[in-house]
Amino acid sequence: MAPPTSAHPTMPAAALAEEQARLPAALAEEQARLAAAREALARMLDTARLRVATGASVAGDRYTAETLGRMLKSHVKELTEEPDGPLYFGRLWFGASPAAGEHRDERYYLGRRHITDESGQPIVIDWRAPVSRAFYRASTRDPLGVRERRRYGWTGRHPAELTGFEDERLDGGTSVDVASRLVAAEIERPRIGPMRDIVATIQPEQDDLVRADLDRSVCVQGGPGSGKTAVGLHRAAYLLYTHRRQMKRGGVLVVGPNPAFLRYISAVLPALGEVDALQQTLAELVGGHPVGATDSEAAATVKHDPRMAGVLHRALYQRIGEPTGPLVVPDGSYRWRLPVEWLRRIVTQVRAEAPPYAIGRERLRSRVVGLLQRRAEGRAETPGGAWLRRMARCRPVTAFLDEVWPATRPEELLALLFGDPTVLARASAGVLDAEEQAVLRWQGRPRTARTAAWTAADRVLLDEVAGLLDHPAGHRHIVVDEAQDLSPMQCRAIARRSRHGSLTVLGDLAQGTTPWAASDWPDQLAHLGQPAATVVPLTAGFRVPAVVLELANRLLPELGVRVAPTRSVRTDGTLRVRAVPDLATATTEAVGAALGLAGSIGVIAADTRLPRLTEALRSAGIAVADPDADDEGVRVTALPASLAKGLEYDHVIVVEPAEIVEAEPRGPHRLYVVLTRAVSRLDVLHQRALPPALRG
Ligand SMILES: Nc1ncnc2c1ncn2[C@@H]1O[C@H](COP(=O)(O)OP(=O)(O)OP(=O)(O)O)[C@@H](O)[C@H]1O
Repeated sequence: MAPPTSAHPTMPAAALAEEQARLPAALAEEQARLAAAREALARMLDTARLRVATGASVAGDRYTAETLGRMLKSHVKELTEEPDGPLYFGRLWFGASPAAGEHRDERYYLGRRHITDESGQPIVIDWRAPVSRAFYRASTRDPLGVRERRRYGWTGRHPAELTGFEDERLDGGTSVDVASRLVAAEIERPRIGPMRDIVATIQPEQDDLVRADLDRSVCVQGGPGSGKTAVGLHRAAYLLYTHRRQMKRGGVLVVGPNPAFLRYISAVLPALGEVDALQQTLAELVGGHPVGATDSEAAATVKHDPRMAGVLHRALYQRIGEPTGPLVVPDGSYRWRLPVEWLRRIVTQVRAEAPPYAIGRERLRSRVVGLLQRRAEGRAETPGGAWLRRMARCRPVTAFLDEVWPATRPEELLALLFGDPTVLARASAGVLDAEEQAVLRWQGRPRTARTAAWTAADRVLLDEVAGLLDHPAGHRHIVVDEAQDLSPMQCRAIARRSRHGSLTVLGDLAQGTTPWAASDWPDQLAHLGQPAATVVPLTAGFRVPAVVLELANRLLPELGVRVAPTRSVRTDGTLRVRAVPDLATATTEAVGAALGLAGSIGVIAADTRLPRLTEALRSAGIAVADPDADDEGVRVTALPASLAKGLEYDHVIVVEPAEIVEAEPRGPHRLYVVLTRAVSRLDVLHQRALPPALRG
């Protein structure tokens, strides 16, 4: 183990000398501790493996055996993933003040999960345990009973070795908190591969969000690189740990903007020991048919408008008819007769109860059967279960339901709405004007529910109708990333799935790039079904260096949203803006130079330019990863501007900003996203004039 780094950066000389003298002893202690922790983990692993081997035979039935087997296997997998990784990142040493409470004079090592010794005594405590909170929250101003906080540095190699530690004395009575070098190094560490967790360096304002109550919905408005995604994922891990039992039903769902983003974040939750959280794009969430057609801009705009919810609701409920005559049901030698007024009354009752449509139909069926039963009882008969079931399924009752409350599928309803102008006009009267109705109508060849090719927006509408027919299965908690980009109708798809749950909504109004992007949070939160969620701003930027952020922030005034500019916590990093004679050549040279430094490299250009650049790079012999493929180990990724959201690279090369702005109506927002992907270095290459805000 390398010698520990010195302690307090501002320590007076005498104290420093004393500290240096203490180091060898502290070092030996740390080494012994690490060895014990490794041994304990190895033992836990052996026990878990043994359980996998015997689990199936000791479990009573096949289902239990399978569940147990799966659980144990995932436990083994979790443990195996880190036997020689950094086992802990910090230590809390409580003092003797009353604030220390039951932890008086105790020392706790904090890591990604619990490690216990043979007798079950904790050696490492999970970062999510209540006592760990003080690690993130304690300060010299409010030490929370903590005497000293220690942070460990580890090598990135396997087995990970301790490279040093850093102590902060918190109960010294001074009121200055000194920035930690280890925290700064962690934040500035080059990025390679997928996103990683931040358990060692969660900041107090992030911790507040991570540990918010399960039932509290929060919305995080945070600038680029302020840690929104990190906070959302750590909150998911925290909730799964703290409310294990409640989370069993429905669990946690993380919704992200596209598959490339989900791949990028996919390793974080498993690294935190959580393998069961579902991670989906919105398209996967609404599921259903493959997208087989594209909407015009005008049609997409209407289809994503919240008024469509009312139109679909009306279209569906306009299918319900008035009973027009009595219902006669033959039953052996009898014919039961239900008068039309009775039928009208039960239809009105069920409508007023407003159940989901498909449930309403079944409820009406059982009310009809109830009336038939009354009739039978009037004849001194006591009908049994078999009779009731027969009545419920008999042809006249079903025919009555088909006429008055017809069964329907989402595809049928939408085909009816888009295919039949009269149905559309009736459902949207007073809501959509003639022009809006016209863009919704299918043109050309008649289509049916079977032959229709559905668009991406149609799938959201089909999901809305499915939600009117019956409630979808919900989740206990949903983390929604890039939430500013969701249309009201997409928001409703999420709201439907969290009717009995809570949300963590993450987004940045300045990064809204869809035609329906939100311009304020209250409306968006109302569409998401959580109008009372609190909006919490995060304004410290952990990704983008100050020089780079300063350039990107110049675009803010023209983005038409009111958000606070992000302030970078990073003073490192470089920015180079260069006019070049040939973009492909300059890009190849810039990538060549970047390959000489550590970390990942992202080349970002307007979608239409990118293929040419990729080709130029490949013909220069540079391996280039495709964001849609799993090209692990390839350092250079060519990324269309439209896919850059949420991702980050150590070195970013942005090619021809003017083209990125011109490529779409919300081009300036897109450029803002693109310029804020760099962790350490940003090169901006341009042949044409830069957009005005970036000049000068
Ligand atoms: N407390 C922290 N300590 C260390 N690194 C952090 C911390 N918070 C965030 N980061 C890092 O900063 C980077 C940006 O975080 P993240 O992607 O969560 O930000 P974001 O707000 O979602 O950004 P964007 O809006 O641009 O997608 C990540 O590499 C993340 O690991």
